[in-house]
Amino acid sequence: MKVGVIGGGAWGTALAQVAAAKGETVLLWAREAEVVESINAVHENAAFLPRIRLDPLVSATGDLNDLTGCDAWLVVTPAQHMRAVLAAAPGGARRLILCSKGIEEGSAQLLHAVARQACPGADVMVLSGPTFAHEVAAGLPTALTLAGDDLGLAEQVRERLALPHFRLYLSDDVAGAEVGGAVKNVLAIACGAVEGRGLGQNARAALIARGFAEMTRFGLAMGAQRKTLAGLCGLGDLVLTCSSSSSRNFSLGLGLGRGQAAAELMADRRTVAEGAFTAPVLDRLARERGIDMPIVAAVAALLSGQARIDEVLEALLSRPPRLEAH
Ligand SMILES: NC(=O)C1=CN([C@@H]2O[C@H](COP(=O)(O)OP(=O)(O)OC[C@H]3O[C@@H](n4cnc5c(N)ncnc54)[C@H](O)[C@@H]3O)[C@@H](O)[C@H]2O)C=CC1
Ligand SMILES: O=C(CO)COP(=O)(O)O
Repeated sequence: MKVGVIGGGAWGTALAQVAAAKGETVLLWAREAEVVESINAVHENAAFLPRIRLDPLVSATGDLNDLTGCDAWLVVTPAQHMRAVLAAAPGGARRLILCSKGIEEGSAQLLHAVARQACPGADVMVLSGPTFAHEVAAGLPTALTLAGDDLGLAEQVRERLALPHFRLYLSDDVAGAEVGGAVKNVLAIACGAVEGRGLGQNARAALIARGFAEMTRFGLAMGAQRKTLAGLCGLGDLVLTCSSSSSRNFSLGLGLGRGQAAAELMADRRTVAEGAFTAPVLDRLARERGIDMPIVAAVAALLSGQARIDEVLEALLSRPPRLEAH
C-alpha cells in the first residue's frame, strides 16, 4: 500500500521525501495544479519547497479520491482547513498521522478531535517536533514525537517512517503532542516581536521560559502530560521556533515588533503562519477556563490591532511580582 500525504506545502513535501527515502511509494495530494505538475514533471515543489530534488517514488495528484489506494495518510494541511479537506477525502477506516499545528478557530478543538469527527473509525496519531521542513528535506538530523493512543499502532508507523536522521520517539499522550506545536507558534510570534522591537536576548530567553509556563498551564488543563510538554514537541519546538527567522511565525512577530500592522503582514502571504490563527482562539479558551496566559493575550491583542507593541509591553512588564512556579 502507498503512503498518502494530504497537503503540498513545505512540510507535506518534506515528509513525502522522508517516506520515499524509507522506500515507501508516496502519493501527495496538493491543492494547487502547479504543485502537482511541478512534482510530476520535474520532481520539485518549486512553489513551497524549492531547490529540493524529490525522490522518484513521490508522485502528486490533485484528486483526493486517488488516495483510496493509501492505507496511511500524513495530514499536513493548514489547521484551519483540515476539517474541510478530510470531509472531501474518500471514506473508509485508515491511519491518519496529523502533522499540522494549531487549534481550529470555530470549534476551539485540537486537531485530533477534528480528525476523529471528520473521519470516524480512523486511527488518529500526531507527529510533531522541532522540524523546519527545509532541513528535514535536506536530510539533516531531526527528532520528533509520534503520539497515539495505541503504542502498537504507533510502532508500526514508526517502522515505516523512521530513518537514522529522522528519529521518532513514541508517546501515548496525543493531546500533549498537539498542545506544544499549537502554543509554540503563538509564542514564536511574541519572540519575533521582542527581536523586532530590539529588546535583546535576555528578554527573549525570559519570554521563552515564561511562555513555556503558559504552555504547561494550558496543556495540563487540556489533559496533557507535563513530560510530553517538556519534550521534543513542546519545549523542543518552542526553542527552535523562538530563535530563528526561518520560522514564519517568528518573522511575522518581527514585523509586528517593528510596528507594522498584522493585516499588512498577512496580506498576499502564501505560506502559513499558524500562530496568527491559533492566538485568538487560544486566548479565548484561556480566558474561558481561567488559565493565566498573558503572553498569548498580548499576541492576540497585537494581531487584532487592539494594542500596539509598546502598550502590550507595558502591560506585561507591569504585572505584579509573584512566585516563579505559579
Ligand atoms: N513548514 C514547516 O517547517 C513545518 C510546518 N508544519 C505545519 O504543517 C502545516 C502545513 O504547513 P506548510 O506545509 O509549511 O505549508 P506552506 O506554508 O508551505 O504552504 C501553505 C499550504 O496551505 C495550503 N492551503 C492554502 N489554502 C488552503 C485551503 N483553503 N485549503 C487547504 N489547503 C490550503 C496550500 O495548498 C499549501 O499547501 C501547518 O500546520 C504548519 O504549522 C509543521 C512542522 C514544520
Ligand atoms: O513548526 C515549525 C518547526 O517545528 C515551523 O515553524 P513556522 O511555521 O513558524 O515556520
